[in-house]
Amino acid sequence: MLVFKFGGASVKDAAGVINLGKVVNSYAGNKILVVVSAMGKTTNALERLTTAYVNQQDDLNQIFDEIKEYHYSILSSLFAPGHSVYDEVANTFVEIDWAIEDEPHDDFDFIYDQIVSIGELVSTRIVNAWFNQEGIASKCLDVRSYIHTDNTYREGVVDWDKTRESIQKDVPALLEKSIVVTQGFLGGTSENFTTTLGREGSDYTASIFANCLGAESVTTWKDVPGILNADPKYFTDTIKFDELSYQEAIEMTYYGASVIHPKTIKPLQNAKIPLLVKPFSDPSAPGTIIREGAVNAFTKPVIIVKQKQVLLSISTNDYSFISEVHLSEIFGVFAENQVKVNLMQTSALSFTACIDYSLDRFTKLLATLKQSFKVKYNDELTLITLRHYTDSSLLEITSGKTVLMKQTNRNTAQVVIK
Ligand SMILES: Nc1ncnc2c1ncn2[C@@H]1O[C@H](COP(=O)(O)OP(=O)(O)O)[C@@H](O)[C@H]1O
Ligand SMILES: N[C@@H](CC(=O)OP(=O)(O)O)C(=O)O
Repeated sequence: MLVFKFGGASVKDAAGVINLGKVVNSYAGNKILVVVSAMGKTTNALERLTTAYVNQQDDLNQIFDEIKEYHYSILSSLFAPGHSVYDEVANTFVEIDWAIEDEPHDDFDFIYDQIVSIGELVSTRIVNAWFNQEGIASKCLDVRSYIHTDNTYREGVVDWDKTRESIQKDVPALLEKSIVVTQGFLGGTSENFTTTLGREGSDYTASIFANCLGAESVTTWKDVPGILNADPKYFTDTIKFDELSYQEAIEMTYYGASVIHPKTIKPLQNAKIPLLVKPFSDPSAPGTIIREGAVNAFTKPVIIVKQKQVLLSISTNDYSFISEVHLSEIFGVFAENQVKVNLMQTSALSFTACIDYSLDRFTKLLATLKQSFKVKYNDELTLITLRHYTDSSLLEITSGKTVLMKQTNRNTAQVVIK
């Protein structure tokens, strides 16, 4: 059986949904599980909606109307008036109406997951209805009953035993009869609340299903020809990798190559399932295959750019050395606030860490750290990682930039620049 994952870019409009149907049809005769993300930039819009609700902003209804209009305009290009999918989508949006009717409470992450998840619940209903209209037999599965997580909202931790049991109990029989369509990015708690697996987590969903079902392969259908040595949004003159080892793919995603979610590779590597990254605009193109025994060929360094970085400089209030005890306290605060450290350095009097910026988490982090330490920070920075770098490539990437922090080892160079 095959697992396909279609991300937001592939279903950003009606043409995308039609194309998705054609891609799946071209694999007729295979058992296929299709994981779908929210359409286009819907998750970002739902994040704005969540913030507007929590802060009780005036533009709350306007943001919600725009999200609904965007989906209804896609629906009206695909389905005749009166098709049952209009009601299905409307009923799904009603869940947001219910959520925002009440006064917001304190648990931002919980509210976030209940609202933001609607993007995938809507997109899968639309894709499933499109398959059926096109004569492709399919069933839409509510992933929240299959991917079981703890209640770490916004970063649900998968309970693999429970998840495997649920998936193996039902999904193979369903795949005998039809295509199965399900939501990426979402999970469910034992109390039946919705969780999300972390931004861009739909790739991970595909790899969870593939691992549990012993899939032949996973294909993620993207708006790029495959995995390139750098993000084409920032660099011209990129090259595509025909194949990559699991190890290299894990390293690339760990450093922030956003083409694949970092948690995706491990479940596939563990079960030796290949991951194909292919362009949805040209399904017969080879793309990139990540597989056991792949030979990496780096004719150019791999460049990974992470924007919106903050450099935090933490020191004691009384000029004492930064000791292991201080570091342990600092890391405790990072862990509590789910802050990932991308790069760090210590000196006698200070500890410096480069972290991702997230408004709500950063405010809390800063407040907690300031209870025990002096904290200074620089924001709006960029972290660039070069894998398989050369001295000249490092010079070129930093030319004309202010380098605030730099670290190199045999394989990898990292610079924080302004
Ligand atoms: N090394 C890379 N190779 C290819 N694409 C990359 C790379 N690094 C970042 N990207 C970005 O990843 C995007 C595709 O991933 P993503 O946006 O997550 O797709 P989707 O959400 O549709 O699954 C591309 O549009 C590209 O800008
Ligand atoms: N919709 C979610 C999950 C996801 O994986 O999306 P995409 O496949 O479009 O990156 C997000 O934007 O975070």
